[in-house]
Amino acid sequence: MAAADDYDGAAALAEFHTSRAGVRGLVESDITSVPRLFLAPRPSSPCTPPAENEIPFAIPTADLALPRSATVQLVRAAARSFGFFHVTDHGDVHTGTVDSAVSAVRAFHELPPATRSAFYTPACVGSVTYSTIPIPGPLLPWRDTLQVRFGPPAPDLSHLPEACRDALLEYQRCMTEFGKKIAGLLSEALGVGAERLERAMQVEGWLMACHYYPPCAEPAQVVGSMAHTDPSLFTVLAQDGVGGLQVRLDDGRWADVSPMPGALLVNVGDLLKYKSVEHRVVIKSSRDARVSIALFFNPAKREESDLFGPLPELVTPGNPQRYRTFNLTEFMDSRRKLGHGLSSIDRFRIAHE
Ligand SMILES: O=C(O)CCC(=O)C(=O)O
Ligand SMILES: [Fe+2]
Repeated sequence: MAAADDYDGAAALAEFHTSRAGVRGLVESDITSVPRLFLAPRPSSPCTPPAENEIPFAIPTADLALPRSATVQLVRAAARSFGFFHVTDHGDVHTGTVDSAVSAVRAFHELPPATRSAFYTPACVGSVTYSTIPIPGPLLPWRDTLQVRFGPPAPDLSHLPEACRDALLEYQRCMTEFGKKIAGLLSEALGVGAERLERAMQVEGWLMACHYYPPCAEPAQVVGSMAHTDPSLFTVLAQDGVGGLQVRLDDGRWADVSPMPGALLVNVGDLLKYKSVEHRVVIKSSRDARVSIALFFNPAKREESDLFGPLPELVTPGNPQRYRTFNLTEFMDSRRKLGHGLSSIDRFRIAHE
């Protein structure tokens, strides 16, 4: 056997976590090549690295300053066709609040290793974790994440690193209002009245994933975020100007979602009756680290007995139920078994002739 086959992935992973410095730590240590733990298998992996078939693409934009009916129409079209849209002129979420949160996340991830390693955990347990979260493969993404669970139960926010605590709490506060606004628009666009979705969701974003994608000298070798859909109602994403997010189009090609200064990006998750679209992040830069903050808005009820299905008023003979009802445990089990792509939700699809 060749020496390469003696490779012990579990030992390499344990050693990586022991450093408690994340991928950023590798870059700081001036590695000369990408460690095997991060090398994406090819060619058919769900984490396929960047290919030639990526195309630039204009994500639809919903301008909140337009008359309400025009915005609702834009949101309806965007949510149905792409499942992703930019939101501009979002009034009470000041661009400064978003920029401060993104800068604070960068500041945390760029703290000296000895300071940030105090927060590092190999697994995401508890309400505040800093980790390089493995993805199926087993593989590590070229990404470190500070993850905050906003409950319930309410987290102990004293665990939030001081470098980003105030900025993230202010961001979360503004995003609660923004999330209600988006829920109102999506709800009205479904034709069920502006309050319907807000009543069914936890209005505060539930999970905040503050990602840091270090630069990589061999970007085509690594995965930033694997191809996936989000297990949320919807997700709000703030990103800096580096770029790397891509969505999968109906024809299978990957399209770049170029950052739009001052805009927030909304994407529909698996639990909403629109189009949940696969997306991924590729590493674009060998020089600049990319920062993004994904805030997941989830359903309010998450017990075994809480079933997800279409709103009853939307099911008609001409618009039959397309997915059977399921509870959150079934759904998360499906994601664990079938991966984080579309097949995990397709499993609940009802066959109609
Ligand atoms: O970093 C990004 O742009 C996307 C992250 C993402 O898709 C996620 O956290 O679900
Ligand atoms: Fe996502």
